[in-house]
Amino acid sequence: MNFRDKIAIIEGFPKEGISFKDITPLIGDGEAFKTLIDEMAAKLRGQGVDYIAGPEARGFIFGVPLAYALGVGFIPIRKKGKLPQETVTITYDLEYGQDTLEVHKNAFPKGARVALVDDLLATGGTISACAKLIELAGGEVVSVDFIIELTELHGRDKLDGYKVESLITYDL
Ligand SMILES: O=P(O)(O)OC[C@H]1O[C@H](OP(=O)(O)OP(=O)(O)O)[C@H](O)[C@@H]1O
Ligand SMILES: Nc1ncnc2[nH]cnc12
Repeated sequence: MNFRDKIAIIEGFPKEGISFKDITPLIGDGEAFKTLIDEMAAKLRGQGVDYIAGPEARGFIFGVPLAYALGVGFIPIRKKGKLPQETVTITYDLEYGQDTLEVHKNAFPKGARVALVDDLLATGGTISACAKLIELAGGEVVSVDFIIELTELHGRDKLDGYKVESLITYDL
């Protein structure tokens, strides 16, 4: 299936100069969404994945059905102040300013094999912070999967040493 046709490109959103890759047509198409999740699950099956983890909000959209398809747990990585139990926290740089992500300290047993999932790799700031969080909490990041990668932003450079895959690439 050609998933690229299901991504809408909105120029100038949320601000001038950004070419926004909108996944809502993809997830709004039941057949395409199911095929995508089934294909991602097939790639991860047999890799000894214990958990899927992903950052809010769009990482949840793909991470939860993927975890369900694999029959493993889902670990939410959330913005500061949203998780009710003791957390591990990381603050990372954005294009302008900083952001903080958290995961529950007790989300998984030490040594768990965790696959990270998000919709899109841009600068790599979000997902490299997620990888560090999982490791700070005692997990092993076994793969990092995206639907979309914006190659000219070189987010992969921040993921050196990890197994990184994306289904659809754009320059920017
Ligand atoms: O590689 P990066 O430069 O870090 O950018 C990628 C991140 O940006 C988007 O999330 P956003 O922060 O817009 O939050 P949302 O999912 O809640 O819309 C996207 O879903 C990724 O998580
Ligand atoms: N160009 C883009 N489109 C959609 N989500 C994004 N997150 C960061 N950059 C993005």
